[in-house]
Amino acid sequence: MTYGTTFPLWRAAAGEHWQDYTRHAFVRQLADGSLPRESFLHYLVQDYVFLVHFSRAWALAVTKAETLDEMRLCADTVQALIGDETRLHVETCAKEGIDEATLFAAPEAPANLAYTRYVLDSGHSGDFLDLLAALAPCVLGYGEIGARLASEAGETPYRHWIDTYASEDYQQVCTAVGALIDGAVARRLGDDPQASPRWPGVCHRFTTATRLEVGFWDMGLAP
Ligand SMILES: Cc1ncc(C[n+]2csc(CCO)c2C)c(N)n1
Repeated sequence: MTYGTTFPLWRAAAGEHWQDYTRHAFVRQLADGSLPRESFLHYLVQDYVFLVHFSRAWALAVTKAETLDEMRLCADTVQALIGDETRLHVETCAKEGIDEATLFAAPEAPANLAYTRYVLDSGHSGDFLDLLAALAPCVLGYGEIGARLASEAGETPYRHWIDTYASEDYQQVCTAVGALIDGAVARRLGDDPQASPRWPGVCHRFTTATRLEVGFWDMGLAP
């Protein structure tokens, strides 16, 4: 999966952290079905809270955008996040007797706090591109993981999770976000973005968010 031209460059800049994230033990156990239910539910409750703050970050991106097309895609993402995206979480947790009010009020794990507030700070202290660099590992990493697991995974109770991110719909979201990033880079860093003095900074944000994804999986494995 390349999702445009910028993402492969950022992914390469993240080095081994990208493998640590996308080939984490949590991901392997989702694929082979050995992930303890308790870990999955712990992850899912935290991920619900994560998505609430991610919606806030995409809403911040609407205010940081410089074109109507940028605004539209970010506004659509906010809508998708607070509309459909949390359904997997709400429905799975409801079957386990956890209602949505409990999800919303769940105390945040430190790894969750660190990640979401880092992303929000990237938008507050930086510009639209800084914010996108911090948002990208989450959106595109799950696209890459979903697409890979769809073909690799064996018999697993987590098939629904895999199918969600492997789906045509979600892969299209990743393609659209990849194009948004490419357009934002061209607009702000010019024709030779890797020569821009800002390039190392945006790569650093992408890498930091990738490391925080690793921390999020670690948190899931230690309920
Ligand atoms: C820890 C964590 N990282 C990434 C995702 C995936 N994700 C987050 S927001 C979004 C929609 C578009 O922004 C998607 C697919 C997740 N759920 N939890």
